[in-house]
Amino acid sequence: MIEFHDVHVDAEGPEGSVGILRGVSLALTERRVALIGPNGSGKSTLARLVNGLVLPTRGSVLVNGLDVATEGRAVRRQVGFAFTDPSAQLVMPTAIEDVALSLRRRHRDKEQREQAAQGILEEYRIGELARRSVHSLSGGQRQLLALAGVLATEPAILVADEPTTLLDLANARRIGALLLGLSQQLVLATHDLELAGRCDRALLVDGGQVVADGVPVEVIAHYRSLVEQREPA
Ligand SMILES: Nc1ncnc2c1ncn2[C@@H]1O[C@H](COP(=O)(O)OP(=O)(O)OP(=O)(O)O)[C@@H](O)[C@H]1O
Repeated sequence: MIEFHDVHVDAEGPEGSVGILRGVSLALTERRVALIGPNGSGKSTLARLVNGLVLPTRGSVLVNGLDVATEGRAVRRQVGFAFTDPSAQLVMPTAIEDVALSLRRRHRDKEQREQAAQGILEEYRIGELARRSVHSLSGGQRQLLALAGVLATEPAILVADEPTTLLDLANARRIGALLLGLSQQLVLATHDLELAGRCDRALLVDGGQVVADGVPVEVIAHYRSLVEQREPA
């Protein structure tokens, strides 16, 4: 379970401190939770709080009872994070080495580790890319590889920040289906309302607050009406 207790995140702006998140309280137990809302509303910040990439200025975030501020390492062992741009997390020269790196805790032996990494690449249907340089991969292939690397660590929770934004339609569908089919809990910040619509719960973030929360179809309708009010067609 992910709990937010009256979470505030402030940042220093040119005119002093500004509230990026302003009093968010949540208990997330659903398997697939979507975060939607306008640019700059606070979705990424909310997502990043779940594994301690951002810490609350006030309030607390607990992941399965662990406080992200004081037990960050233990939290990060449970929470995998997938970035919009997979280049941020691909650090090894070849695809197989990258996944093998994620397996270093589980397999001490190099050969075993590479064998397991190959198995994982096959599972994601990118086995043939094993020896390719990560720089030579397409955006979709890189995104799949980055996800394979994160999921190889078997996190209890996956947080994904706009993981389909850079992808073409076929790859966006493929990654979307993969994410929605995961057995672990998924927190997904996305502008893809079709994907959000297939989650179990959606949160609409606006101006640093959660302004709607519930069944995705209703929360998406709320988002549309909010945009309509601000920018009538
Ligand atoms: N470290 C920081 N310092 C100052 N301002 C920040 C910092 N991080 C985020 N912000 C600001 O906080 C607000 C929320 O940012 P955030 O990235 O969480 O929004 P978002 O909803 O994910 O946006 P998008 O849909 O554009 O990705 C934005 O106005 C952003 O500029």
